[in-house]
Amino acid sequence: MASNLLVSEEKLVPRSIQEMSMSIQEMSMDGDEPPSQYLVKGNSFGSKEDSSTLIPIPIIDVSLLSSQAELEKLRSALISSAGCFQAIGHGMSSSYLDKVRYGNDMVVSENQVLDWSYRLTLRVFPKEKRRLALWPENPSDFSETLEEFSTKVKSMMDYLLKCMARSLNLEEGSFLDQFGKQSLLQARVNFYPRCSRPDLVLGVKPHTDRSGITTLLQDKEVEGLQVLIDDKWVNVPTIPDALVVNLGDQMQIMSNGIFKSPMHRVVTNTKKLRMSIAIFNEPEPENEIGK
Ligand SMILES: O=C(O)CCC(=O)C(=O)O
Ligand SMILES: [Fe+2]
Repeated sequence: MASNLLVSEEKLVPRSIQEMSMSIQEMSMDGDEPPSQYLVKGNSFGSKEDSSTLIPIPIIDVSLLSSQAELEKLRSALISSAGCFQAIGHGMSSSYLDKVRYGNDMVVSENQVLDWSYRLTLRVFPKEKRRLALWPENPSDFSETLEEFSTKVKSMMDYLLKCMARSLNLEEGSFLDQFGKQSLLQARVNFYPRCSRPDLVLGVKPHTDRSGITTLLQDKEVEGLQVLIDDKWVNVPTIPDALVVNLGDQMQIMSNGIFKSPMHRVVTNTKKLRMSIAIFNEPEPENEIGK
């Protein structure tokens, strides 16, 4: 299932934190029942009871990927039913990741009505495709921080794509070259307000990403992301310095289905708001993939 979450930038209106928190208060209604259009009806999105913490999400040390053992771990993480992993050893320090996490907390936007979340999606690369009018001016270092973080994440993802090809005994550039020099890199800031009925309301409904590869900087404290593994929703734990990496539909195609684009969702909670920043990289739109 392709993601229905990528929304056109025209519809997004950046807001200030003040406006945003008012809406959140309205939406949260001080513990009142959420409006009916947010309720997950029946079992169509999988019940909440089946969450399992017994299946661990693999952890890959990016700095060790020149070794055969770590490369094998990467391959098995991606062909196994988990289809995602937590990347450590990526060279970005905790204080740097905190700057990205909390430096940007004025950036939110409302779109999808049925998910209990606000999002702002921005094209970062190619540079000419940016719509700078939508980039928040506050905080003043927003653009700089987003550009720098996106560049670091892109370089990690490029390296991982090479390792993924090597792990299948393919030419190093087999996947990366299909993305092309002008591949599309988008950043999405997700903001999940507290919700009085986590048993009935999801932050993001189950979906797979349409990207080639996605990297997610999770909230440092608040969990919420779950991956469907063997028909069970498994929590992706918060590891402060780790970046969650998952493949999207286009890499599933490029790898002839050997690597999976995992189904995932975000649950809500009554206690704490949650933020995450996702970086999506996908091949140039004109590129034919999976040849
Ligand atoms: O917020 C998260 O943990 C995941 C968000 C997500 O899946 C997405 O933006 O595609
Ligand atoms: Fe996603």
